Amino acid sequence: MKEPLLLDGREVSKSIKGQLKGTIDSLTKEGIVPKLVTILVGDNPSSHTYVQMKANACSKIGMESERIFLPTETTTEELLQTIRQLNEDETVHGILLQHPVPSHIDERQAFDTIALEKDVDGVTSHGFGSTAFQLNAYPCCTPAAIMEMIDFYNIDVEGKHAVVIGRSPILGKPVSMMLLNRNATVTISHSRTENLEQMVSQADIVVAAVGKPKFVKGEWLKEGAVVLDAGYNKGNIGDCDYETCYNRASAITPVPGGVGPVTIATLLRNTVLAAQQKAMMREVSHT
Ligand SMILES: Nc1nc(=O)c2c([nH]1)NC[C@@H]1CN(c3ccc(C(=O)N[C@@H](CCC(=O)O)C(=O)O)cc3)C=[N+]21
Repeated sequence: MKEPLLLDGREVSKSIKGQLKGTIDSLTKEGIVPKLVTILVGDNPSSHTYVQMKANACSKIGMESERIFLPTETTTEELLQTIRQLNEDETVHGILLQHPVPSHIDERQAFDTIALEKDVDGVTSHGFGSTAFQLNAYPCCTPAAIMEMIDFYNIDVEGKHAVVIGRSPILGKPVSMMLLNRNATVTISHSRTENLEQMVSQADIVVAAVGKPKFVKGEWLKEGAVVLDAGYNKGNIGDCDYETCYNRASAITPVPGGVGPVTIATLLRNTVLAAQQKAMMREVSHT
């Protein structure tokens, strides 16, 4: 049995962050410190961990960040107010509304209230459309992370059959568009898909984005499939059953240490790009 290639997200993340340092330094010298604001509504403990990790990553690389915590009872209108204030705040370059929000809140409306130039998480409808049409937009962070993994390890996408499991607005749907834009043949499967196992067994590339721990079993996979696990379930457990998938895959992302760390790196990069864009606009207006 040939061992699969381990797609090491910490390595990829390090490489992305390394490329950002110079830009952050020169922006800081110009008096612009890239700043990310995260908004967390409610008290989901894993969401708390994620926004903490994002803040830590910012401070470690020399960026600023702020975390806003809103109570579970927050109304959609109150959340929109918070977002609008951040849109107006000149010191803020990126806004991330942590998904999911409590069910009484209109998440789509909240996402779409984020100013396009601050949508570093690629969650607005406009951001999605621009990604799909390959126009200028900050890509959604986890989908972008998956594509970074593919590129870093030179995984062949063109003409391959990619089966995406999951169709969420910030993961399954956008990553499907990105893979399509790279000339993969994409099947988007989800909770209502019939014969899912059979579908997965035809995949050259499997992207697991369902949010069900150890859902994808090694037996489902075609021998030599590439497995990209974007799951982040409680206890740091991915959507793939790692042990059995490991035995069938030609390449696989571990959880932890796979897509997760790269997601944070792509978020930092989008925020730095937003700050850089802002600096450029400032220069233009001064000339
Ligand atoms: N608007 C929005 N944007 C997001 O990008 C977003 C979100 N909402 N909601 C939640 C998910 C989850 N997510 C993760 C990011 C990093 C790790 C990560 O780095 N995990 C580490 C381990 C975590 C640990 O050490 O506890 C790893 O996989 O190695 C995981 C999950 C971003 N999300």
